[in-house]
Amino acid sequence: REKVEMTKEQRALMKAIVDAYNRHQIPQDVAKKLLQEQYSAEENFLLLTEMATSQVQVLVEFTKNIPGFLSLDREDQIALLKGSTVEAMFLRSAQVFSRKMPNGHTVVLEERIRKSGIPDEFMTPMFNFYKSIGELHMVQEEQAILTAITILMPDRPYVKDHQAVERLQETMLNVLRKLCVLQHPQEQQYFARLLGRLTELRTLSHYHAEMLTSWKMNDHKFTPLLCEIWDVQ
Ligand SMILES: O=C(NC1CCCCC1)[C@H](C1CCCCC1)n1c(-c2ccc(CO)cc2)nc2ccccc21
Repeated sequence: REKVEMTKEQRALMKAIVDAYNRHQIPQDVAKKLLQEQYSAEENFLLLTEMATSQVQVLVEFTKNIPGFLSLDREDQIALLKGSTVEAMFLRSAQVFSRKMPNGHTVVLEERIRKSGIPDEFMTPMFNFYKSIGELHMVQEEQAILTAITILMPDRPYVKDHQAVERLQETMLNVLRKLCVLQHPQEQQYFARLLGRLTELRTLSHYHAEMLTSWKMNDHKFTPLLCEIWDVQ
C-alpha cells in the first residue's frame, strides 16, 4: 500500500486542534467526584448542569481555535455550536468513562451513573455508546479532531452557508483519515468505524432532553445558558 504521509499544513492543523483541545479541559474531574460517593438524584442533576454549563463554555473556546471557524458567517457559528453541544457533551462523557482507571473504578463509576437519577430506559443506549467509544482506544489527537468534526457538521439546523462548513469539515476529515491509518495500521476500517460512532452519537443526543426532564426528581432547574442552548424549560 502507498505510504501515507501528512502534509506540513495537516500536521500544523492537527497541532492547533490538539493544543486547543488540551487547553480547554473541564476544570474539575467529574469522574473523581462520582467515585468519591453516591450523590442523591438532586445533587447529581446539579452536578450535571454545572459540568455541562462549564463544558459549553470550554467548547466555545475550543471552537474559536478551529482554523477557519471564525471566518464563517457569525450566525452559522452560533448554529454550529448550538447544534453540537449535546453531542460534544456525550462524546466527552464517553471519553471520561472509557479513560484508563485503576481496577474496579470503571465498575463503580458505571454503578454511580446507573443510580444517578437518569431514567432506566436510557441506560442501555448510553452505555452501549460509551463502551463502543472505549473499544476504539482513540488517541487524544483523534478525540480532538473527532470533536472538531462533530462541531463542523454542515447539516445542523439553520446553517446557511452549507458549503463553507463542508469545506472546513472535509479538511478535518482528511487529517483524521490519515491519522487513523498512521495510528491503527492494522485496522483497515478504523476510520469508517470512528465515523460510524458519530451516527450513534446523534441518536443518543436525541434522548438528551427527555433524559433531563424525566430525571428522577421534581422541579428540574437549569442554568440560563443551558436553557438557551438545550431544548429544555
Ligand atoms: O457530568 C457528567 N458528564 C460530564 C458532562 C460535561 C463533560 C464531562 C462529563 C455526567 C454525570 C453527571 C452526574 C450524574 C452522573 C452522570 N455524565 C454522563 C451523562 C451526561 C449527560 C446525561 C444526560 O443527558 C447523562 C449522563 N455520562 C458520564 C460518563 C462518565 C462520567 C460522567 C458522565
